[in-house]
Amino acid sequence: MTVEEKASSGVILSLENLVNKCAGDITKTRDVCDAVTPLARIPYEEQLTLKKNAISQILKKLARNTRKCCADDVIIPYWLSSTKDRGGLCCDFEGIVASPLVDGYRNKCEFTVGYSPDGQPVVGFQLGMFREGITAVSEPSECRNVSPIARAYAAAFQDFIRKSGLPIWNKHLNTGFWRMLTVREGRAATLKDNEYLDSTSILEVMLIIQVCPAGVAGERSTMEYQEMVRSLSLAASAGRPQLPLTTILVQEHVGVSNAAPADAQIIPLSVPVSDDNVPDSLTGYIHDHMNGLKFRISPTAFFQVNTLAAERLYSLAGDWAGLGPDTLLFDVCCGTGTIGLTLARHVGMVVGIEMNASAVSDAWVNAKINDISNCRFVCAKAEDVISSLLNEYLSSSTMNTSSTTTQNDPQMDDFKPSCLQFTNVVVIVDPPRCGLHPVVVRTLRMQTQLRRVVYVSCNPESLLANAVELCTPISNTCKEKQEAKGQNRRRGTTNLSQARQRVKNMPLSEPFKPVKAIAVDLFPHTQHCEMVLLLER
Ligand SMILES: C[S@@+](CC[C@H](N)C(=O)[O-])C[C@H]1O[C@@H](n2cnc3c(N)ncnc32)[C@H](O)[C@@H]1O
Repeated sequence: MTVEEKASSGVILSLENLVNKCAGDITKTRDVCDAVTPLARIPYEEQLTLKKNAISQILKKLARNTRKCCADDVIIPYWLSSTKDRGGLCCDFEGIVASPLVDGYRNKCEFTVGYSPDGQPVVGFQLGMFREGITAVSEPSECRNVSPIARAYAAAFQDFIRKSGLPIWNKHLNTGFWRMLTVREGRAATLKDNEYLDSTSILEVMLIIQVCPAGVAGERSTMEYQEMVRSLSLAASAGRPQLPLTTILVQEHVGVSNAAPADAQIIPLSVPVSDDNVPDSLTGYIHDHMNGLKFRISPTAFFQVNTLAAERLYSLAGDWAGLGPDTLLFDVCCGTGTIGLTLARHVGMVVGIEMNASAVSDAWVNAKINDISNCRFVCAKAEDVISSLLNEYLSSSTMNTSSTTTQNDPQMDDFKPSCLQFTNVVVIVDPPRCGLHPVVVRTLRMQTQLRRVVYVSCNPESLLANAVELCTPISNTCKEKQEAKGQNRRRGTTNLSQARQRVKNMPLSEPFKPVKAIAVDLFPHTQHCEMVLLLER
């Protein structure tokens, strides 16, 4: 049986499994290409087929698991009793959208500073997981998802750290100074489609250098930073064509893991401004363009790494959301406001919810620089505010600009929506890999005025778990038994077995039904892909 046959027959159920299997079949050796882009040796069309088959498996699993969660006396909804007509799928599956750029598509690369297998200081990617005992790092030269600009900066930074008097980070001893380099790229606004395919369309580059300042005197590190800026600027101007360089930031982080906390100190360094550079070096932002809008992005704010494929993803989500002037659109986990802002002109109002404070500030700025005035962004965990926000807007059929939350939000001063009646409320969710918090799932399900949810996911497994909770019909008698036993609501991470447990305690409520799904490949050569699922009731 080929890997494709196994995937479509259901032997391999997850993307991760699928890829591990593929990588194992293709090569027994593990180099940087296998570690970072494990599908790169497979032709792109075949990669798409593999991902498409894996997403089909998710849609079958959604039908099977929802069916298993149904109590004996529940009326099985038509979408669930008719899965045989769709080959076991829970809904129509529209296949996979290819990435417009297949190579060098990443606008953000995070390089680790470490030692190569032969002990040389190197800037690149770790060859495996630390928990597997692998700490060796290899240059990114063979990784097809890395852009030429990111590759050039990784090489320039490697040259610099090899000459620096300060040591590189040692993952075993947890000592050293230089830890990571992140390269973020921002595109110019495009006039023609084919301009995208040229790396000269990158106008801005932000470099974030993570260091561990423990035990290094401030004057010493300042001197090193000056030398580093000089070195990186020289590399930028020596590039053919010259490499853009707009912002250099240092992130100070003393923790063991490379993931710095949100409040880790970020120091902007002064970058020599050339004629081509946007003079934004000391403010520490970068700008990208998507669907005709300009986005300011803070160093720690999320932004989809494949800008061109993300444009397709957001357009699809918008098309499926059934938007109109009477729509109130909730953009849950909105980041810098990308989804809501790109759809704002099609709806009456957008409410974005996001927990990263820098991303929320970006979202407000992004509304302003794009002349969009019908958006509001709330900085909070979605699970803490979703219920009150939905109630705020759904309890009054007419928009009321003097509501409590609005008054408490200083950013709302400039925002004066007219008193529109929103007859159509739509939620688009785009959560992180762990999926939606159970409280968010339950709130969406219980808010019966909400008829449509568009679920955008970078992790089909967590989408599956959330969708089982949203779609399982609840039985009356079963409910009575559980209420007698008392509530047993679990919180925490989203996985399928926990989701199936939670379904048992879901209060009586109309379930959603899966209507259609599509995959969008934002991550060629890797095992990952985005998917969109439309849920209605
Ligand atoms: C996959 S990103 C999507 C961002 C945005 N929709 C976009 O496409 O650029 C997920 C976002 O959810 C945010 N996030 C994570 N957990 C959250 C939570 N519990 N409540 C609200 N936002 C959260 C992250 O900070 C991140 O910006």
